[in-house]
Amino acid sequence: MAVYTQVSAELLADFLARFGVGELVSAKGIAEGVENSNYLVETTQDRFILTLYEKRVSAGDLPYFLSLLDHLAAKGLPVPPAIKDRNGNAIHELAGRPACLIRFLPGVSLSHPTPAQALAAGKAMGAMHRAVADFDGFRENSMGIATWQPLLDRCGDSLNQIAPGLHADIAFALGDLMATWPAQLDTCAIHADLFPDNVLMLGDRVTGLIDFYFACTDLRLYDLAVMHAAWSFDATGRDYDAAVGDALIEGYTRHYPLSDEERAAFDDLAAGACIRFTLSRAWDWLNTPVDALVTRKDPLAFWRRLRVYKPALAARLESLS
Ligand SMILES: Nc1ncnc2c1ncn2[C@@H]1O[C@H](COP(=O)(O)OP(=O)(O)O)[C@@H](O)[C@H]1O
Ligand SMILES: N[C@@H](CCOP(=O)(O)O)C(=O)O
Repeated sequence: MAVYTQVSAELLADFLARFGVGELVSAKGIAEGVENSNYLVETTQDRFILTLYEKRVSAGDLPYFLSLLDHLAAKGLPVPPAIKDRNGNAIHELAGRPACLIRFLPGVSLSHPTPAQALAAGKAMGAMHRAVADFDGFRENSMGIATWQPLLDRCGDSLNQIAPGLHADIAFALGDLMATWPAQLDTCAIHADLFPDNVLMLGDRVTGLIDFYFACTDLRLYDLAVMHAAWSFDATGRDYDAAVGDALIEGYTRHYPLSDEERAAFDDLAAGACIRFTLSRAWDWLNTPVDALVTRKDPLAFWRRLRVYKPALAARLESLS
């Protein structure tokens, strides 16, 4: 469930009046998602997504996210720009939260992508990276490699409640990775969280890339590595689907062929993605009450993926034995 902030019909009708998008017909809270409150809003003219930004998205970052979306939409990418009101403003306040009215995109997010769908999604990421070549916005990755050790320290020994030895094992894997992290590879604006639930599809066609709220400037290939780690495994992280993983890379290379150096670095980048999502999920796991409305995501599902990207290292870890 992801409706943290309730918006009354009266408040919403007043809000919509700022935009000239027709009269309110209906508004339904959207259960999917974890970060923000989202409503599907229907007016006499169209459908929209109303997003109220909760504590994890800082209002100061919204201009970056929205200018990136505008840039990509102007280049024909299937992303949802925010609608501007009659005064040209896209960022508003509603029910005490920063809020945007966002273009509705058709499609559904997949639970079990096929190789054909992965090929299309990989192509979409390649097209997105081509399209940001002349985007000059900058945002530091708030979940980048420099933040992993501090987050590990904040999680502390409580990690061992999730799996015996997990704290020491992550520290060891991170130390190993820091020594070989390919920081010299090129950077650009990346999505940084392009999981299957953030790609809308109809059949084998990508109809939407959504949820840009981790977007930032970081290694271009790290974006593909995050996607590869997110898409190519079952929900437990035990079963690797090489056909899906290969199709993602194949699709991406239609826009951006990978150099030998990039191919050699790919497993390190994907191992980084495993550590990043293990840590963020572990933090949430340890700090979200069991009876909270949000479903906690299993940190070990990402940790287990390390077995595919770093088999020799994984074999030495107590928490993966
Ligand atoms: N522009 C959009 N068009 C259509 N559906 C959307 C759009 N944006 C979000 N959604 C729907 O809302 C859900 C949650 O959105 P998301 O941005 O992933 O939330 P959160 O940031 O809370 O994780 C998505 O899974 C999708 O079903
Ligand atoms: N994709 C991350 C969590 C971020 O949630 P999102 O709904 O904003 O994509 C994970 O699965 O750990």
